[in-house]
Amino acid sequence: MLLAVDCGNTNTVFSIWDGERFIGTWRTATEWQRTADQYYVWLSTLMRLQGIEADITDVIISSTVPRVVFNLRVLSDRYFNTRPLVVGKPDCLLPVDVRVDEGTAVGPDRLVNTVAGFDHYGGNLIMVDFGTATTFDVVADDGAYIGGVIAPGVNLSLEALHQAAAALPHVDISKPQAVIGTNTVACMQSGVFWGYVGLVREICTRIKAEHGVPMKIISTGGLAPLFQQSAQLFDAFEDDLTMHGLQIIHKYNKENGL
Ligand SMILES: Nc1ncnc2c1ncn2[C@@H]1O[C@H](COP(=O)(O)OP(=O)(O)OP(=O)(O)O)[C@@H](O)[C@H]1O
Ligand SMILES: CC(C)(CO)[C@@H](O)C(=O)NCCC(=O)O
Ligand SMILES: [K+]
Repeated sequence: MLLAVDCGNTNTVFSIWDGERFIGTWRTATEWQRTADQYYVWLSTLMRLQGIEADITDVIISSTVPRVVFNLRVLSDRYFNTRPLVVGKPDCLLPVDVRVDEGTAVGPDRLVNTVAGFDHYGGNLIMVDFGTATTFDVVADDGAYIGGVIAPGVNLSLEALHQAAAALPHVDISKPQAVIGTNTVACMQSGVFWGYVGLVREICTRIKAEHGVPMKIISTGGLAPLFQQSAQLFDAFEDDLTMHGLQIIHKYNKENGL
């Protein structure tokens, strides 16, 4: 069985693929100090609690945080006796092209989104991922990653207001009742929520104009549904896109790798 690990700047998700479907998914905060032993105790406890018996033979990792990869590699070597595939490393093949400026290290999460999106929907896509940052990944007709946009994440934007302004509290995102806020929290939520609706719409409109052919907009990440409720921003929402992409990349390497 395959253990797929998606490590973002905020959260790390572990998921087990049994060859046909994902049989368990667990989320933890990303902390580079966590050791292989700590990962294993955590993972094996959760698996046991859910009665999941998995013989993990393969591991694939996508990490936007370079320093966590070391301990995840140790986890893979020590406990599963296998060398992990790490997306973005030269020995991990991708089923799609990456056409960007030379020397650009594209975030592995964006490459994985591209692969998953192309597999689900074919080419000419805008993949919008609401994570720590909000990223827009442009997928060409042939499935290639050809660039995109990086914007500050929703929670990051709210947190930045709180950090920088003494009188602004910590606030969670939600859809405000009105645009005109009549208290501080409502004003902040309105700024970020409606500002974000505008950001997504404007960026997608401009990408479509620049790309010049009809495109589908696919969203992923926990906050996508919140935005979709208020404005038809996306053609579709996929909540397990990264795991799907990791599984496809793993399969591709099994079939085409050394
Ligand atoms: N209504 C909501 N308000 C605040 N947060 C939410 C809401 N709905 C979902 N979330 C959060 O959205 C996040 C979605 O996870 P996702 O994996 O897309 O990004 P992340 O883990 O925050 O970022 P990264 O992948 O960069 O680490 C989760 O942390 C989840 O708690
Ligand atoms: C933009 C983030 C932080 C989004 O997770 C990640 O994809 C990343 O660190 N990217 C590296 C730079 C790039 O993608 O061009
Ligand atoms: K993510």
